[in-house]
Amino acid sequence: MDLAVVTKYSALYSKPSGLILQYGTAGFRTKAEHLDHVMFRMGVLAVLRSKQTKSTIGVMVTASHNPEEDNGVKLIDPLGDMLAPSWEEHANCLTNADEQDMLRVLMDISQREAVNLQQDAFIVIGRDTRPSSEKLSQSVIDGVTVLGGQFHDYGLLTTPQLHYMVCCRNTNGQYGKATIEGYYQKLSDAFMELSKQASCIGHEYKSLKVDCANGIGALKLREMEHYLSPGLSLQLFNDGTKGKLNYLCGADFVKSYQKPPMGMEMKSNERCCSLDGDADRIVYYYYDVEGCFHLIDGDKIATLISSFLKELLLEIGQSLNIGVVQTAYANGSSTRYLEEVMKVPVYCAKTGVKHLHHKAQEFDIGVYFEANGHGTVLFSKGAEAKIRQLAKELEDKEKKAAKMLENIIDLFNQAAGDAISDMLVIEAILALKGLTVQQWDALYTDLPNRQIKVKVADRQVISTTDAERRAVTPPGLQEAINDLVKKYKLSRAFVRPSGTEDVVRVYAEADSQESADSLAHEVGLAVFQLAGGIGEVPRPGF
Ligand SMILES: CC(=O)N[C@H]1[C@@H](OP(=O)(O)O)O[C@H](CO)[C@@H](O)[C@@H]1O
Ligand SMILES: [Mg+2]
Repeated sequence: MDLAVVTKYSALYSKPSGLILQYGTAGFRTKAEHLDHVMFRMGVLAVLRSKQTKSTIGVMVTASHNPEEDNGVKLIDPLGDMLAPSWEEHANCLTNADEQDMLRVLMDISQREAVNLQQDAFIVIGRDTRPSSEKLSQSVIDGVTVLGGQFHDYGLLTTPQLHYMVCCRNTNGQYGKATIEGYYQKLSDAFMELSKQASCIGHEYKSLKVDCANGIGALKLREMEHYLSPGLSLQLFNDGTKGKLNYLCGADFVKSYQKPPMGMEMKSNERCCSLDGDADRIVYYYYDVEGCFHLIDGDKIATLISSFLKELLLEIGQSLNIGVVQTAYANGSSTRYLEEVMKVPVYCAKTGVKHLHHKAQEFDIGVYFEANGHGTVLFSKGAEAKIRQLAKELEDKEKKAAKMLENIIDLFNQAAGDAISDMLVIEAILALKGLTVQQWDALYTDLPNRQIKVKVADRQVISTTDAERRAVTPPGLQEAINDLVKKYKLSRAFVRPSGTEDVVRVYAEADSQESADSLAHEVGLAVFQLAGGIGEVPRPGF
């Protein structure tokens, strides 16, 4: 490694003075024009991580559901999972180092992590459709090559597709073929197999309207469509041909505002869904005959999937343990339904897929979803082997169930939550069980809820415990929340600093929408007063 060259190139990617960024819930995110140096340095860091783990590492350029002007980057670890927490710290140090310290920090990381700099490194890169992404991914490539790393640039990919590629490459193709065709083939084979078993699929099960948030999901679904025909016919909206990325559309918009995206033609009782800007999350929804909008979020997706899996396990006579992992944002009704009606153990993890993923690995079958539609299902090695063996050995009805489970294993992207893969799983389950979107929705009724954002001078003054459900600091805040919650029925509220935006998030739920709104507002005021609010005081009404 020629250190003089590293220094020379690094100077071309100078860091805006005073800019400090944190590797947050999903990597670095900010305005695209501030990210050049971050991309270069993350290319460099990916090489160190690759040398240390002797594995392929992924670098994804995306800011998911953020506005089009933003961008971001995250690293993908060898198994296709999120970067290890200790390396997030390294990412912070390297990104925030002043130009003259950059090389010293780099050497320091290498030493602390015992990186053999002579080891080969291989990096795979993907990017979303943001106008800034192409140039920024070039900066990543410069960072990779300056340290002598080899790379493959996949170009435009969804985030979960890059996770899949990393996983395939590091398992010598056991997980699948590390090409875009390999991904389509693996998923569509499993989907078509499942579809064949759905005895009487009427037309209503076959067609689905998809809002693609004007993002990468549209491109990739177009490419994939013909692999799915005639099993599923997709009608794509917000496909990026005119609208702006994530603007008044996409999964985040639909979940946050609890209303349909712009540009989608919806008739009553039609099944519709929205992806987010990098296609790693999905929510479903429909209008009922009275014109009332119904959102089917990640919690209901987790419920549908876990009840289906539980039924299949019962049929094959296996007592593999299933656990469902949620976050504090999960609707109280969903938790109650899963625990009390379905008798499935439910766990609460901190916000961010990495925390849920980690917890879900503890079970034979770990189902995890954030309420906003991020999630997947993980099968332990033992559970997978058992199911595959039973699919060969069992007969008749039991064999059919084991085969279904086998196809479900292949249809899930176990490397990361994946909107396309989740969509296919959901479509297959609805068809197999003959469920309409309304029947699915009717499993339980969501408690009315409200999320708001409060601006404070320094959101880190809020620290939390108990999987973010209780505030530890600033003093008095949790007591104030407790008192407010007592005023309402079936109520719950919590606050936490966002890991992706400079805001404090407030969540409240209660027995009516008015109560949830008013509780969220009152808790917002408490945050504003006790945690150093800035700008406008939170106002009632939404
Ligand atoms: C309440 C909420 O929806 N939070 C989102 C959001 O994280 P925050 O740390 O809340 O900003 O972005 C994350 C990354 O996309 C996602 O995993 C998470 O669920
Ligand atoms: Mg996303």
